[in-house]
Amino acid sequence: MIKMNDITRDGNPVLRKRAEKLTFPLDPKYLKVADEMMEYLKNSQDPAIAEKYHLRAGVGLAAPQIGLSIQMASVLVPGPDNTIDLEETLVNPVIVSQSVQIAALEEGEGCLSVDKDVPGYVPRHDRITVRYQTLDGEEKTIKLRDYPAIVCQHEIDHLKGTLFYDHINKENPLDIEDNAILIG
Ligand SMILES: O=CN(O)CCNC(=O)c1cccc(Cl)c1Cl
Ligand code: NI
Repeated sequence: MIKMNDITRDGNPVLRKRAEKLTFPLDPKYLKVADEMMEYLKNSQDPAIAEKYHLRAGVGLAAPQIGLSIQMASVLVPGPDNTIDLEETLVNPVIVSQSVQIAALEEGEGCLSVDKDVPGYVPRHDRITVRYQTLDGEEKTIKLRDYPAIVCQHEIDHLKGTLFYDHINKENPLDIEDNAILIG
C-alpha cells in the first residue's frame, strides 16, 4: 500500500516535469499503480485506516506524487451524505474547454507533496470539460463544475509540473477577481 513516505515532496524535480503520455494497451505495471493510487485515496478517507497508517487525506493523487512521471491521476471526490461525486482514474487527461468564470475553494488547497500550509485562494475555472482515457483505453469526455472541477484541475496541474501555490497571488494571497465564486 502507498504510505506517506512513498509521496514525493516539493523540491523533487519529478514534481516539476511534464509527465509522459501513456500508450495503450497499458503496461500491466501501470494498471497496478492505478489501483494503488485509488486505494490510497480510499484509505486516506477512512478515519480508522488513515490514523493507523498516518495517511494525510486526499481527494486526488497524481502519478508524479509517487515518483512516476506518467500522465495518470486518480480522483475520489466525496459528495453529500457519503455519496461519491467522482471516482475515476484519468489517463492522458486534457482540459478541452473551460469557463471564463473563476472559482476557488474558500479554504484554499493542500497537497501531499507540499508539507507546509500555503494559505490563499487558488483561482481555477469553475467549469471544465475533460477528455481522457480510462484504464482500458476508452476515450471519455466529462463536464465538471465546482469542487470536482477544482480537484481535477489540481491533478492535471501535477501532470504539467504545476503545484497549487503557483496560482496564489504572491503579494496578496487572498486577492482574487471580484466575480470569482468562492466554494465553501
Ligand atoms: O494532488 C493531490 N493531493 O496532493 C492530495 C492532497 N490534496 C487534496 O486532496 C486537496 C485538498 C484541497 C484541495 C484540493 Cl483541489 C485537493 Cl486535490
Ligand atoms: Ni497535490
